[in-house]
Amino acid sequence: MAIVSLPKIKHVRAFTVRGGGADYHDQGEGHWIDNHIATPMSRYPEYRQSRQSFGINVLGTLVVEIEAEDGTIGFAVTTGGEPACFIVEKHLARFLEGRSPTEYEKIWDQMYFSTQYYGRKGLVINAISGVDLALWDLLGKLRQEPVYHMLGGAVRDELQFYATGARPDKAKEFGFIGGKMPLHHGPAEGIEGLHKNIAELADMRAKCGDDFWLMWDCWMALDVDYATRLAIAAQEYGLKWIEEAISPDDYWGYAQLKKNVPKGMLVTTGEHEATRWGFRMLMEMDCCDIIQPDVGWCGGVTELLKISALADAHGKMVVPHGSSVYSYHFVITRHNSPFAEYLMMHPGPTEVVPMFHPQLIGEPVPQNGRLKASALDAPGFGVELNREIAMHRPYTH
Ligand SMILES: C[C@H](O)[C@H](O)[C@@H](O)[C@@H](O)C(=O)O
Ligand SMILES: [Mg+2]
Repeated sequence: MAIVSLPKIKHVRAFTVRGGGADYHDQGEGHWIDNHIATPMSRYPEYRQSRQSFGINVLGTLVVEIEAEDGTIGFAVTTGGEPACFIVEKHLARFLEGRSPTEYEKIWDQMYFSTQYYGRKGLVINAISGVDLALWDLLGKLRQEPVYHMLGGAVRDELQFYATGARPDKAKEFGFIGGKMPLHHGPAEGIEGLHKNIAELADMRAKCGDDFWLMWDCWMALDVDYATRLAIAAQEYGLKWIEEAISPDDYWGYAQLKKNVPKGMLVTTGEHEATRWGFRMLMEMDCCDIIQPDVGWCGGVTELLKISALADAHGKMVVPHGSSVYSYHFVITRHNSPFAEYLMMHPGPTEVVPMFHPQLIGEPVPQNGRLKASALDAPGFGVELNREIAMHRPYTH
């Protein structure tokens, strides 16, 4: 029987798109995700009410399209916008065009080490992730297989999700296994702000009952002392984990915070970390209990396979940040990823809407906080790009 040889890659194209989707902070007025959420910029009163005021949505979405010689197109979306388009078109495309899409290891290696002198984390790794995810989508479409089949198949029948948003009480109603709230007040608001945080937690604990998971997402806003005092005060309300409390660069601070928090409370981080080397640092310095790579920001699926195996060896759970279908196809195949995050993108949030709405046609939405593995049974990541949305290709090559 002849070996199947897939058509080679013909074109790589990069586009920008605005309005929600992969750059999910790019929302309209009055959305919970932009309402007085504590950040490292909260020390400046003018930037305290809105994260958009300091530019959290300045990049917008990067769409990567990879077209094979037979016309099949794989695509992916992530955060990156116009500068990421430049990196894809002017730098990364040369490592794909004319190659087989099966060479994703060599392609990843060349994308990473050719940009190492100006990349390694952040925007460049977002761009590499976008290309890698589009490559896996193309492979699945050419092989007529869902990505999760190519990653080893489902290790459980369904995915279960916790929900991120300002209304854990609604998340409980919708059947999610927990609710992660944005932290609203940081150190700049002093002890009054800390008491307001605790009052919000106490209110949600009263509404959600004793057993529902409640977590805080602190979006890099705190210092070790404030995070420690907050965690201790939150213990009586059963806070399950304190997430991304301090700067992603402060590995030493995370190691200290993990020692300081009350026994039984988990420390989590990783959504702004990248590559196997960054996560090796988090694990070897014992910074956290759960790592939370974003599949569109950490290096893509090819890199997440390495990160996840390293975490497994360290006995750490891997619960990817958001990432929509890119997370679902990964999590369903990993024993050390027992649940996934669902970012609630309705403005309330008082409804469950697709996470990357409106960019992905066919994007699966959890029912009762769960998704059957069979919901992922379509080629590639199982979604199509919503081409009704205005796309702009700022650069060519
Ligand atoms: C809710 C948080 O402030 C972020 O907006 C969120 O996207 C991220 O930190 C998360 O873990 O979902
Ligand atoms: Mg987070």
